Amino acid sequence: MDLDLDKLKERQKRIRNFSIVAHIDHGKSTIADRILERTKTVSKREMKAQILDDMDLERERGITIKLNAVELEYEAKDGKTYIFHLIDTPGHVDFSYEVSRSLAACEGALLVVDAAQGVEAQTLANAYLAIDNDLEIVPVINKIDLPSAEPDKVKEEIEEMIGIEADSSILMSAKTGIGVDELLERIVSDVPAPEGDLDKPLKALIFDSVYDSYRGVVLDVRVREGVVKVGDTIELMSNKKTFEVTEVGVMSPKAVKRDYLMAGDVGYITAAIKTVKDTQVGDTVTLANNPTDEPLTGYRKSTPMVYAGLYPVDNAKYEDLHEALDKLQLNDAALEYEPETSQALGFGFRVGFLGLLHMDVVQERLERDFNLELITTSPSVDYHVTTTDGTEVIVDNPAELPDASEIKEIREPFVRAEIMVPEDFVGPVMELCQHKRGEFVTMDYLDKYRVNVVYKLPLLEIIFDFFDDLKSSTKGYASLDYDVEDYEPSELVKMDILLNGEPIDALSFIVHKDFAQKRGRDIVAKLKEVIPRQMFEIPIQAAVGNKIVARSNVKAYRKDVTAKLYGGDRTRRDKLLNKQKEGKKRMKEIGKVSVPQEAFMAVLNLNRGNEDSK
Ligand SMILES: Nc1nc2c(ncn2[C@@H]2O[C@H](COP(=O)(O)OP(=O)(O)OP(=O)(O)O)[C@@H](O)[C@H]2O)c(=O)[nH]1
Repeated sequence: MDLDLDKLKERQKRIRNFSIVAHIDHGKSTIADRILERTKTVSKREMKAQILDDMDLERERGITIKLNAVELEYEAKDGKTYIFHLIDTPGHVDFSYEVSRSLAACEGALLVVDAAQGVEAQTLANAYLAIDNDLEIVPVINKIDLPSAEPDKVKEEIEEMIGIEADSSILMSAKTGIGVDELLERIVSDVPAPEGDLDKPLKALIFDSVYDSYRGVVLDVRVREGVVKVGDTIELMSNKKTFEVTEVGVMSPKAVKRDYLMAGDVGYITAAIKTVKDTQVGDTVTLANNPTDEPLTGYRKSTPMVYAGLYPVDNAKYEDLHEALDKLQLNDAALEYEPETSQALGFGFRVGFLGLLHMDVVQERLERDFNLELITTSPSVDYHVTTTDGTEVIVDNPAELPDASEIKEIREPFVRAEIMVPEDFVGPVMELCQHKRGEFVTMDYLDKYRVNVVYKLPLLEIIFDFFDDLKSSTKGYASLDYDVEDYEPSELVKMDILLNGEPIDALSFIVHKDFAQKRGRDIVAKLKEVIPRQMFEIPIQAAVGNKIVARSNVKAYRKDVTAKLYGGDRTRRDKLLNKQKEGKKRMKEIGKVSVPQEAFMAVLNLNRGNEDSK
C-alpha cells in the first residue's frame, strides 16, 4: 500500500495527544466521560458510567488503575476535524509510575483541580511529572457547581504552588457540563500537534501492553517517527525479536482496525506475539528491514517497595499461579516476582508491589480473573543487611533474615513524606509521624491556611495503616506524597511466631525493637481470635530470638458452633455454615493446625499497632 505523505502530514497537524492528571477524586474520569460524550465517541445508550475505568475492579473501588488510550474526533469551531488521543491516568499515590508512562505518549496535559479542595499533594506531584516531560499544561478548575467552590483561590494556589499561569484556567463542572466546549477548543489551541518525521524509519514507544487470548500480546504504542502497517515486520529493539504485524488500530473506545499508524498516532499493534516476556513496556518498536539507529529513551522505571509471598491454597495450582502472574505482569510493568518456598506454605512467589493498594488489586485480579485461591503473607519492605563477616544481603522476606548473632547492621528504607494539611491539623499530623518513628524535617506555609509538613519516616511504618491514620486524624483533609530517599540503620528484630511449638516461617515479621513487645502481644491476641478451635489445644507464641515475648492458647474444640444458635432460625444458621465454608476454603493446613488467610495478614490489622507502644 502506498501512502500519500502530504496527506499524512496534513493529518498529523490535526492530532492532539493529551492526558488528564489530577489528585484522586478531583474528577478526571468524569471529565473524560464528558469529552467522550461530547465528541459522540459513544452513544448515550452505550455509555456506562465511567467508561474509561473499564475494569470491574476499578468501578467497584472507584479508582483508576490502568491507563487507557482512546481516539476521538472533534469538529472544532474552525471547521476542521481534529483527532484527539486521550490517555487516561491513575491518580493514586501507588500508581505514579503509570502516570509518567502515559505522559511519555503526550504533548499536553489537562491539570484538573477540584474547585473546593484546591491543589493537593498528587496535583503537585503530577504537575511536576508533566513539566518534566515538557508537556503543555492546561489548568482546569473542576466542580465549580459546588457551593464551596472557590475558583479564584484555586487559581492563586496553582500560580503560587505550581508556578504556572492560571488566569486562563478553564472553569468547569463535569457534572453539569459547564466548560466542556471551552475545554475542547482549548485542547485544539493549546496542546501542540505532534512532530516527528513520517519518512524516517519507524520508532514507536511501547507504553502499555495487554494479553489477549485470541490475538496474543496487544502493544499500546505512541509512534514517534515513521509509519507502521499490517504486514510489516517489526523488531523489538531490546531483544531484537521480530514479528509480522497482523493488525494495527486505535481504541475508540472499542478496538477499530486501521491500515497504518503514523508518527504522532497513539494506537495498538498486534503481531501474533505469544510470549508475554518478549514485550517490555518502555521498549522501542522499529522495522526489521529499515531499523532506526537509536531507541527512544523509556521513562522512569518503577521499583517495587512492598513485598509479600503469594501461595496457592491448593499446592497443585502453583503452575497456574505462575502463568497468571506472567499474564498480569504484561498489563502491569511494576509487578515483579520470583519463586520462593515456605516450609509452611509450600511453593509460591515473592512478589514486589508499589504499595498496599497495588498489592490488593493484584491479589484480587489473580483471584477473580484467574480463578485462583491464594494465601498472601504479611507485606514487608526490603532490608539491606550487613552480616558479621562483612557480606551485604538484601532481604525482602522476614523468614530469610540471617540469625541475629550473624547480623552486624540492618538498614531499612526511609521515605521523605510530604504531607499537605490545613494548619489546624498540623498538631495531629506531627503526633502521628512521631508515633511512627518519624523525624521532623521541615514545615512551610503554602498559603495562608495550608502547611506542607515534611517528615522522614521508615517505609515500613508507612505501608501499614499510615494513610488511614492520617486521613482519620485530619478529617480527610491531609494529602500525602512520598519517595524513598535512602536506607539507614535501625534497631530491627525478627519476630517468630510459633504454633503448636513449631515456628511458622510465613508468619514471621520484622519489627522495631521498641515495638516488639507490644506487637508480639497484639499478634498473639489476633491469632487467637482468627485460628479456629480444633480437637486439641494450640499454643501460640511470639518470640524474638530465644525469648518468648507473648503467648496464648486456642482452646480445644468442644461442640458444634451452630448448636448454640437459636434452633428455629434457619437463615442465621445457614449464614454461619456458609461462613464456615468460606473460611475453610482459605484454610491452610500447617502441620496439624488449620490456619486461615486472615492469620497471615494479622500484622496488618493490629488496630494501630504502634499506639501506646513507646
Ligand atoms: N459536584 C461535582 N461533582 C463532581 C464533578 N466532577 C466529578 N464529580 C464527582 O467527584 C467524584 C470523583 O470523580 P471521578 O471522576 O471519579 O474522579 P477521578 O479523579 O477520576 O478519581 P480517580 O479515578 O479515583 O482518580 C465523583 O463522585 C464524581 O461524581 C463536578 O463537576 N461537580
